[in-house]
Amino acid sequence: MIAFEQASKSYRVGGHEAPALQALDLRIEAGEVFGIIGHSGAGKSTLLRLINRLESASGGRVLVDGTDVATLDADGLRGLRRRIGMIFQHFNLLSSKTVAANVAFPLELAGTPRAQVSARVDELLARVGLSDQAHKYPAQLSGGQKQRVGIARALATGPKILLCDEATSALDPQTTASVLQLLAGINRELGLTIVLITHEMDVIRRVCDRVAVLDAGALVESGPVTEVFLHPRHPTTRRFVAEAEHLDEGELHRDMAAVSGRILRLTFVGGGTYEPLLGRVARESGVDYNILAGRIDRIKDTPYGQLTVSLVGGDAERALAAFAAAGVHVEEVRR
Ligand SMILES: Nc1ncnc2c1ncn2[C@@H]1O[C@H](COP(=O)(O)OP(=O)(O)OP(=O)(O)O)[C@@H](O)[C@H]1O
Repeated sequence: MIAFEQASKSYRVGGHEAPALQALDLRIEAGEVFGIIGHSGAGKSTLLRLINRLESASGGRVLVDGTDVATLDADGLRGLRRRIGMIFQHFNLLSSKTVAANVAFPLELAGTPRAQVSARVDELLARVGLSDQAHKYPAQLSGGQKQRVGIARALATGPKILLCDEATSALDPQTTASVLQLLAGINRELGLTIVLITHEMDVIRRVCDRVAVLDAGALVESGPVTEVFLHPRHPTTRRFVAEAEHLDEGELHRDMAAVSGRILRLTFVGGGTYEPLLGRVARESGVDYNILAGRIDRIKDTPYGQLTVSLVGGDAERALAAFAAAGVHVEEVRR
């Protein structure tokens, strides 16, 4: 478990303290995939680097499994960093070493007996799907393959926590999807806690269980991804979601102005997403409906649907009650 207790950070710049993170409280539970989203400069990297004490908190405390990381001596810090792997946007591989030697490096630093190193490297390369690339150099690999080497290297010492610093930001969408799938499998099969930072809501949607939104050094919203993604409250969160949904708010408002009736945003989560509810409600309540916008997708493993519809005629109250009774979240956009 990772806990931030009123943890803050400021950097000394040009003789004065520039705040990067305001005092914040946050708990990340063991075994979850936790996402931190924010724009450039919001403080994401700073927050991540407080966990393995690459940065030290200026105020408050950061606890990893109950230990305040500020109290660790050099030995304790080495132990902490062995339990926390990290991967980076630009991979940070050693260009003069082969794939196998990159993965072996942290094992050698940790004093692993030579005889065990090569078996462990083979096992790690198999896990990330690179068994046949062991003797290549980083320059001979694609971005996705480089990140897989980064992941194998981060897992070498058997950490319990994996920190991902914009790990997919330099990758194309298809490669991003496959690296995120790999991370999800590592979380599921090895039970690792994963903390990832990103500026893309889509990354959060695909792999995270919970999310925290940072804005100018402040924690402005956090919760389960199903909650934050489907019902964002803070304007910054709303913008991230609209971006991920490729939603043009201006266009939607023009469409809304062109139709009559009440306008609702219906959110279906879980199995109900696939039920033929709209037709049944329309028949029973006598309303006509018009779909203005909609999407059916998944948040990690949970299917969801979100539809913006206008209702005309019939018994609208009865329709609203029927949606609610079916477990659909109803938000009235226009009465
Ligand atoms: N070593 C440093 N010295 C001085 N200021 C820093 C340092 N590192 C970060 N900052 C400042 O702290 C603030 C937060 O930076 P941070 O890198 O944590 O944000 P971020 O959300 O990770 O941004 P990005 O996505 O661009 O990496 C920024 O204003 C940044 O300029």
